Amino acid sequence: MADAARALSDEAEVVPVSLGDRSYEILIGRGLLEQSGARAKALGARKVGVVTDENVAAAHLPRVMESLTAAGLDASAVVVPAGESSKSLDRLATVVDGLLAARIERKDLVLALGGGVVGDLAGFAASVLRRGVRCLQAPTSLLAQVDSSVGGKTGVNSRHGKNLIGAFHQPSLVLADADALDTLPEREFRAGYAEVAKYGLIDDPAFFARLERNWRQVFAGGPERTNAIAASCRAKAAVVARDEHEHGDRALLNLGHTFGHALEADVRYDGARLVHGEGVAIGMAMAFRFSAALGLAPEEDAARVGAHLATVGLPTSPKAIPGGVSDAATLLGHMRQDKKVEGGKLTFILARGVGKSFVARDVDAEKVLAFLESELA
Ligand SMILES: NC(=O)c1ccc[n+]([C@@H]2O[C@H](COP(=O)([O-])OP(=O)(O)OC[C@H]3O[C@@H](n4cnc5c(N)ncnc54)[C@H](O)[C@@H]3O)[C@@H](O)[C@H]2O)c1
Ligand SMILES: O=C(O)C(=O)C[C@@H](O)[C@H](O)[C@H](O)COP(=O)(O)O
Ligand SMILES: [Zn+2]
Repeated sequence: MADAARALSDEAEVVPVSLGDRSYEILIGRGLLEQSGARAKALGARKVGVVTDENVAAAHLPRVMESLTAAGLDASAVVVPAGESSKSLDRLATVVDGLLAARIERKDLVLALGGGVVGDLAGFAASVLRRGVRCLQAPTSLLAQVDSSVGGKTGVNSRHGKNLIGAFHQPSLVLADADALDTLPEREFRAGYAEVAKYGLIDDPAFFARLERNWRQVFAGGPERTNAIAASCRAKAAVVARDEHEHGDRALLNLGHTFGHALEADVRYDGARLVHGEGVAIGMAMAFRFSAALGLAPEEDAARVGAHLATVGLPTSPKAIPGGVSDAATLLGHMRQDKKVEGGKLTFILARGVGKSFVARDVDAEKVLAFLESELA
């Protein structure tokens, strides 16, 4: 890191993501968006193309643009509609067109300012723009700060399923500004919390127990929230460092997602009915109930997971989705498009208990169908 950038980091917590010549840092702290100009300049950019959504633009774009111009950078912005429907090929084309119109060059930067939708969309745009431009992720939702801004998965949805079109494109820097969360709606904070709890459920039972004790402080803000964000980033960085392209272990980060993505596809990405984090909460509760039904996990652990998610106000059953969902066979059909499918066989992240998740390949589709039927009855 250059000296000027290092001086700026003094106040921020720094989590390294070790990926050889694609290594980068996640900075977590207050006032980081005001430093985006100096940070982008330290990365050697001359122009910065900001991609954001309408809600985040209203709350945070002015201070980012000011910071970029104050640093002497040529800054432009592409603003997309808020919500999951912006993760589409049509919207990707608009974003790429806007970045090209601004003449963002190969050594410049795309700055993704927003939640996971903007991060995935802008990251993918950066990966294809002039065959690859660097991306600075500035996550503004809890979910994006603890998960989507880290690890390089980028992409958009298809009518065939969630995130089916995309690329791995690691960011050059992640700026997780704690101040940004002050304007995040409560429902979205809660949804992001599901991905925080996920790290405990995967392999860190002490972290999950701490969340059970201290979740109110995480929601309230302050050191316990910063601790939860940093712990989540460290957990994700460790998995990504050992399996960047999901040949093995990284699939653990998909806990709850085989069910959750099927539910999101089933409601056609209608965020009024279900947002990603809520789908993950339902999916994780289902993964534990499925594990218990298969005799892998104790029933008490499945109940404990559901109880904690419900305590913070997250949904834990597909029956909680407003308007209901399709039948078991249709949901199974969505799952057959999951990216973890191998040779037509379903892969799930199952668990032997809290903090004891594992990748289960070749899961019997008949057992999944029977489980889904019981969940919808
Ligand atoms: N790439 C990955 O590794 C990864 C990981 C997890 C999730 N995801 C993806 O992330 C997406 C979900 O991300 P999300 O939950 O952040 O959703 P989102 O990007 O839609 O943001 C949620 C809502 O909050 C608003 N918002 C965001 N930050 C705000 C702020 N600071 N102030 C006011 N409003 C704000 C947004 O405008 C939006 O309406 C999904 O598409 C999911 O597939 C990707
Ligand atoms: O980073 C990962 O790997 C994850 O699985 C994190 C998930 O929370 C995230 O939702 C991711 O986008 C899902 O990946 P996908 O490969 O199933 O689309
Ligand atoms: Zn997720």
